Parts: sequence; structure tokens; C-alpha cells
Amino acid sequence: MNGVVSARRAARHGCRLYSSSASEAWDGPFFRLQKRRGQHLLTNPRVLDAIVRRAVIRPGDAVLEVGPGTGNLTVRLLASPAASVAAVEIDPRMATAVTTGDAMKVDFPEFDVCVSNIPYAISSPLTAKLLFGSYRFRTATLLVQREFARRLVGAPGHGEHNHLATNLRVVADVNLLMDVSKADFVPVPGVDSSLVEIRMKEHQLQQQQKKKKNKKEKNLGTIFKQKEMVMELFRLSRIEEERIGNASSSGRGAPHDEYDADDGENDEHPCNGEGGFSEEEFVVFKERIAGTLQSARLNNERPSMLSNEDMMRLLRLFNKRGVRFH
Ligand SMILES: C[S@@+](CC[C@H](N)C(=O)[O-])C[C@H]1O[C@@H](n2cnc3c(N)ncnc32)[C@H](O)[C@@H]1O
Repeated sequence: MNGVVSARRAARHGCRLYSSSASEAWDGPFFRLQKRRGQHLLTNPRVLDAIVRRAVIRPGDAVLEVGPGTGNLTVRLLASPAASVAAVEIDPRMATAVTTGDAMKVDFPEFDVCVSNIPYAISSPLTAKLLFGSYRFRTATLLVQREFARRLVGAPGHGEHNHLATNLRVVADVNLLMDVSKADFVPVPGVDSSLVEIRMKEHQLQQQQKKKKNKKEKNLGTIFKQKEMVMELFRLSRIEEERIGNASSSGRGAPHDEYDADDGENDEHPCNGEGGFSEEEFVVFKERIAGTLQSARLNNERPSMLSNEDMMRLLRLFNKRGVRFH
């Protein structure tokens, strides 16, 4: 990256930015970095360059950055072929030309790729917001805590992060791009980091495209009744069920009490005896999804209006009832 080019570009974009060397000087007597906000600045220029390279930004892309801090990464994003860079920063001391606000509370502008060294405290809800909000983007290249990265790409297990990990796979593929040492940050954090790429699946992009055309966003009850959606979840749940060897969650004696299932009368069922499952199994599965939404009282909610808490609650309920996304 040429610093002069990026500075000019930054000026064109109306941004005031700080170089990585300047950021080190910031953690001094006049400006204290705040650990509670995850303010560990990435200062290794080779790692910063590698992040932008690995993000594969195309000419004309709109880029979103969460937590630009002193702009170490932002200057490089501005020097990329991106058409625009929008950044959301919670700390007004650092937000000279970006949206000041909590990334969990503000609405992001439209973007094609998200490239961010995110505050690790919001890894889970931010990933959920990106994935299950109403954003239509190609990839999110995120620097996250190494353990979180491993959970996203690894086998499902226990805990909230893993619920998120299992559920995100229905909409995206996750790749581990590289490990980054804690020594590359100022101040040095207690944990190592890894760069992950979350790449939206083609069917999800198409669905989002349709949603965009169709101005009126459907509610969750309607979305989870759609044949393609139910089929895909059914397929993934069966794969996962076979993997964990838990036949009881397949729809044969699986938990489907506590709720009144929607009859879905008018929906044509998609199984025709091929593919190794019966119509009855499919219907039971479909009812289980509808019942889960009803018992969560989220049937009439629109995805973009869902709070992070409700989103995580729903994902947990789905997992508990054998509606699996991996
Ligand atoms: C790990 S630092 C990254 C700084 C810079 N991008 C870098 O790579 O050196 C995370 C940044 O996110 C900001 N931040 C923390 N919580 C936030 C939130 N909820 N919304 C937006 N920004 C947040 C912090 O103030 C900090 O600047």
C-alpha cells in the first residue's frame, strides 16, 4: 500500500485517518486505549496488508468495517479497489469521519464485503447480526479470537458460540484464512487471533436478492414454511443426526410437544418416495419448525426486526428440537 495514495483517497472520501505508527503513540499519557472496548490495535503492516489481500475486494465493492479504531485497516481498505468504505466505531475519540455508534445498535449501510478486526466481546452477536439480519453481502473477513474462529470452523459442541456456528452453516461457508499472533497488537492482548472468511452461500444470496426485490419482507412463520427452506433444513438435520448417531431427533419420536403445529395445508409436499425418507417424516419435521416458532412467539416477526437476544433464543430452541443447520 502506498500511504500517500491512501491519504489522498481518504481525503477524497472525506475521511481523517491515522497511520499505524501514530496509533502506537496513542496509547500514551494523553490517550488511553480502552481494553473494555477491545481496543487492541493491529500494528503489524504485513498482517494488515494480508487481511485486505485475503478479503479479495472487487472494483466497485461497498465495504463495511466494524471498529476502525485509529484507521490502521481503514487506510488500506481505502487504497483497495473498493468504491466506498463505511465504518462504524463506538468510541467518538476515534470516529472522526465514520458513523459513531454501537455496531450492535446501528443499521449498517448496504455493503458487499465486511472487513474488520472486530472487538472480541461482540464476536457472537455481531456475527449473528451480519448473517441473520437483512444484509446482502458476499463475504465477511473478520479477525476474531482464535478459539472463536476454531469453533466457527470446527465440529459442533456445546455453548452459545457453537449454536451460532452450527446455525450459520445453513447460510454460509466458513474458512480459516490465517493465524495472527497477539504480539502483532498494541497493547498486547491475552489471546491469539485468527482471520476467518464467512462466505454466503449462493442460495442465500439469491434468497436475499428476491427479498430485496420483494419490498415487503416476509415474517419468520412464512419464511420457515417455504418448501426450499424446510427441505434444506431437513436435509442438514438428517446429516447431522446421522453424524451424532441420535436417531431420536429425526422425526421418529422426536420432541414435538408443547406446541400446536401449523397444518401447512396448502403446501405441496416435496418428497416423492425418493431420497430415503417418508412424507410423514417430512411433515413431522415441518411441524416441528412451525411449533418451535410458535412456542418462541416469533412467528409474526420479520428477520430484520429481530433482536439479537431473540435470534439467539430461536437458534437455541431449533437446536434443542433437532432442527439442525450443519
Ligand atoms: C480490535 S480494535 C480494532 C482497531 C483497528 N481496526 C485495528 O485493526 O487496529 C476494535 C475497535 O472496535 C471498537 N468497538 C468496540 N465495541 C464496538 C461496538 N460495539 N461498535 C462499534 N465499534 C466498537 C473499539 O473502540 C476499537 O476501535
